[in-house]
Amino acid sequence: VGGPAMQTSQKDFNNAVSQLKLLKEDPGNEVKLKLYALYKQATEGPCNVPKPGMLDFINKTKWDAWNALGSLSKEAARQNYVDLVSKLSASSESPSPEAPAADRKQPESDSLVVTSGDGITTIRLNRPTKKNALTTQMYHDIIAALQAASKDESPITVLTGSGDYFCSGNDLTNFTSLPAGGPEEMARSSAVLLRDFVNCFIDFPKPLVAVVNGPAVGISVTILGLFDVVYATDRATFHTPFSHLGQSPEGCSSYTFPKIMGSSKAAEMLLFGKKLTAQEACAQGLVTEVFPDSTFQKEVWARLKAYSKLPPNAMRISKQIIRDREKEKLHAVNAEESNVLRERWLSDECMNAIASFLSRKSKL
Ligand SMILES: CCCCC/C=C/CC(=O)SCCNC(=O)CCNC(=O)[C@H](O)C(C)(C)COP(=O)(O)OP(=O)(O)OC[C@H]1O[C@@H](n2cnc3c(N)ncnc32)[C@H](O)[C@@H]1OP(=O)(O)O
Repeated sequence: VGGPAMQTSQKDFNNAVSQLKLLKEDPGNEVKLKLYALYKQATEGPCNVPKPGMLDFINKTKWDAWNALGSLSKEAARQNYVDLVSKLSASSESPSPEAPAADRKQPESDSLVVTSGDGITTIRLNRPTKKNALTTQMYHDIIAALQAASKDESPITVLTGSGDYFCSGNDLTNFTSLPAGGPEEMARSSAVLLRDFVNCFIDFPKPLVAVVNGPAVGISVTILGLFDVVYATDRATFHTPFSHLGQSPEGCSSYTFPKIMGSSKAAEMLLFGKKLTAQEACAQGLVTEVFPDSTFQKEVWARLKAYSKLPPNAMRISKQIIRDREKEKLHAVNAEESNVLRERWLSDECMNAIASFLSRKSKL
């Protein structure tokens, strides 16, 4: 009888453990000690290991905190742990008064161009000489653009690219300028940015359409599973070379891809990096419709203009009904994928792959 409830609680606990690693701010030693004690109590039960010696300061403090929980049950410790992490996450999510994210309405560089007209807000990746590879600034700008678009007048929002590529994925030079905290800090802050970026797609409240104007690589492919409609030119290809790069899936693709195309087709893409043509991606359900390149822009925009005249509230509400029951799951998947990638980015496999690309020894 208690089975399912206990299972849920264990799952919440596991999610909280993952979520904790992605906190934007250090919660401070006192809270960390509390979390440590609750974690030990939740996983091992009451403290019954010998007390560390007087001079072993750190371990003695940790032991004291754990021991202070006395005979608190594992379930109660798990619950307290989950509550504390969720409180910490909520306060670290709230925008800082100096720089509220929602106020960053205009992109800070020319690499992203946002326009509105004919009932459509278009977010255009605009770094064609680098195949629209996503810089750290572009992730921030896309987050801000999606937040602004979610509240603007346009019934439909589109993501597309300038030039011959849709997007070549994460700019691999993002990982080369190390912050003062070294590789660990770089991996931590990248995981937080990745999670925030993908969350914006999960939560986007209006019809979101990808106009895939050319080849797509990496994260620009995985997020397509979070779009409502994906139109592609027949020149487009879809490539997720995560294993080649020593990395692992993101953008919720570990969940959305098997759901969209079945687990073995998803595995071929996500584990082996099989590149799909536009027709293949359409046959597998990742792409809604493929258009000849010569008429792509004309046909797609004409169709979107017509759709944008439909009643906007009906479209929003229909999207809500279709998507809302999945949201919680998607957020949990996103947190887990970001966490796993944080570790991957510090691996030799990943560092070697990036070094190899940068020294131009490899190209996908
Ligand atoms: C907050 C962090 C979140 C991180 C989320 C993680 C995401 C994972 C991914 O997205 S994995 C995918 C990463 N992308 C790649 O590995 C692609 C690398 N690029 C290539 O293999 C090729 O450039 C190509 C196949 C996309 C295009 O080849 P082509 O021969 O047509 O063109 P060039 O190679 O000459 O490219 C033109 C210039 O653009 C630069 N460039 C292209 N893609 C990237 C990239 N992803 N990162 C950095 N730079 C890129 C390329 O170096 C050329 O620059 P140059 O003219 O100065 O030499």
